[in-house]
Amino acid sequence: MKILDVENLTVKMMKEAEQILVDSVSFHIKKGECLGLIGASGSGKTMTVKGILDLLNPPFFVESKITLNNMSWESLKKSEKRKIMAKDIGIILQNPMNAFDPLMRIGKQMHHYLYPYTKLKGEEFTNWLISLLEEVHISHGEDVLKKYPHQLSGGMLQRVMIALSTALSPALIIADEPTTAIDSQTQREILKLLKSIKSKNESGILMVSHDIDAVCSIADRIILMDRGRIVEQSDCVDFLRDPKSIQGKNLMKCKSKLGGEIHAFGYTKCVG
Ligand SMILES: Nc1ncnc2c1ncn2[C@@H]1O[C@H](COP(=O)(O)OP(=O)(O)OP(=O)(O)O)[C@@H](O)[C@H]1O
Repeated sequence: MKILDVENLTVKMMKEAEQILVDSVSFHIKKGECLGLIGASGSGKTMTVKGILDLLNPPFFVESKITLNNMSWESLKKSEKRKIMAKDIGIILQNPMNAFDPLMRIGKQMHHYLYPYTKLKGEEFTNWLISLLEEVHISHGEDVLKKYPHQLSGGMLQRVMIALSTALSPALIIADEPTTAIDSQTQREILKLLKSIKSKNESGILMVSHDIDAVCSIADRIILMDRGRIVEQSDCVDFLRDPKSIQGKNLMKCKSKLGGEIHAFGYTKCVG
């Protein structure tokens, strides 16, 4: 069953002249499947995600036919989309430090996002929050709930964000560069965590990244974007073994030149 079906997504910028930033992009994600969206800086990954989520305002204009969990997305009003997004789409962002309110304790922020969607009250609700933190391998959850964001490391905050965005078992999880802003040891732990969520959950995952190794450690398929277009859609294993597009071949060449690892800077410097 398809969780997300995107047909001909086009994002235009109308200023003095019309500029096409994303050009007729089509893809789908099935239940329990992870799709990796990769490409050099400026290739249109973020615009694709923002276009899907209806987060763009003039001078940007979006045309598309999107079906989310069997619902026709374009027929909904922005306010209806916001409600669905809060419950059915979990979003994990690149820089967890910017995603939290610095002046509010973690527990209060979790309460703010999750309380409207559960019948749990008082101690039961707090125990649920602690169990969510345990699932992302935060064992001293009670203390973490009392802390402010700056009192936690980037990796811990990323785990809290993963706990928040997966708490309501969303149909779709969008992870936008989820391991970019953290050290390599924590990166591995976060990827392991996402992998376990993928196998446990029925959610579809869209993982956006420059890092082909990180993507292919969880994704089943990848799409490679270049200048607003999809230039290759492939099974991860096939892509790593034998990319078909020029951009895919360059990316893999770049990977071997950079000693097997491609991250944001290296990829963009080499390919972009
Ligand atoms: N606010 C903006 N105003 C004008 N053009 C923009 C804006 N944001 C993005 N663009 C342009 O849209 C195109 C796609 O950008 P996008 O941010 O989607 O790339 P990306 O692949 O996500 O890059 P990165 O990996 O660096 O985040 C680029 O040509 C970019 O310059």
